[in-house]
Amino acid sequence: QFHMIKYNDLKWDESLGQGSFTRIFKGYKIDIRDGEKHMTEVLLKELDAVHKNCWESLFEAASLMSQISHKHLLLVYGVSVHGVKNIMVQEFVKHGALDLYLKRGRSVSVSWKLDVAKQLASALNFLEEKNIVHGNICAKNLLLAREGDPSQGTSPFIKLSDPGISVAMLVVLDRIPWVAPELLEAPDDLTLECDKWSFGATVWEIFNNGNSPLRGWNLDEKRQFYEGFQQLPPSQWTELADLISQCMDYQAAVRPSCRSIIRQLNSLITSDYVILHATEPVTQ
Ligand SMILES: N#Cc1ccc(Nc2nc(N)cc(-n3cnc(CCO)c3)n2)cc1
Repeated sequence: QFHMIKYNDLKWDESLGQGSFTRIFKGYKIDIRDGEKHMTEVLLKELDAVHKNCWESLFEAASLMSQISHKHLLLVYGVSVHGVKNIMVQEFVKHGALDLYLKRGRSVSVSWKLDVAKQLASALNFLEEKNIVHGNICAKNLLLAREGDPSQGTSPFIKLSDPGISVAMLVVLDRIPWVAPELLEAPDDLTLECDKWSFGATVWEIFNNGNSPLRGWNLDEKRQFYEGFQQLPPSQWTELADLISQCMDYQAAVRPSCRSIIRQLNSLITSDYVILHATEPVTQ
């Protein structure tokens, strides 16, 4: 169910860093269309041969997403296998990962942040309707296709990246507080409710300039965070803090539906808090 791309039709450009099991590069893929040669900008995600075994889970996670298309889901062109190298070929998203973008100190408005949160909620709603669990919602997996410019009245545009390695493969503790607490005991019981929990943690990141929640906490302190049923530091904006804590409810069944999340985001967008805090970043 993946389009196989010939290795010789790919050209590597600059390295863009590396994830946990992967190295990412800017690149180009060559297509011949109606007799003409076209070079498409792509993101080449190389899985290092050492982790060959988790290629399957990376593969199945991404192929799940490539079977459906949605404006806020990243497009995967296909895969290329060359010797021991496995390469996933994705659309190149102009501004890269959202967490890095926010950390670079771009001062974005509250309505910019709400707009991004709403786009993520609509992507999750689409996946929920198809009963597809993403499993790795976080700001690092949100890619910024368009920055948006308030003076021009254009808004940001995000794409949700593939889940990457399945949660079961990841050291679940590393994923605290994005991973739902119920997954600590049973990493395979990934449900739609788990994505709601992660959505809450991701909205927290978006409103905290891309900073990772519980940054610097060690694995033991992170485990205590769940064992003590703790919550992330609440935003001073009570209605936002309420939405985040509803999503990050330790009882999976009471987490809000995507429709409820979207409804609550809509009321936040129209609240006068947005106007009062047009540019200053919301601190927690
Ligand atoms: N400077 C810069 C810059 C860097 C990257 C992009 N573009 C892009 N396109 C994608 N399809 C995926 C990613 N990507 C980024 N980090 C990860 C791993 C964590 O998710 C994936 N980046 C654009 C500009």
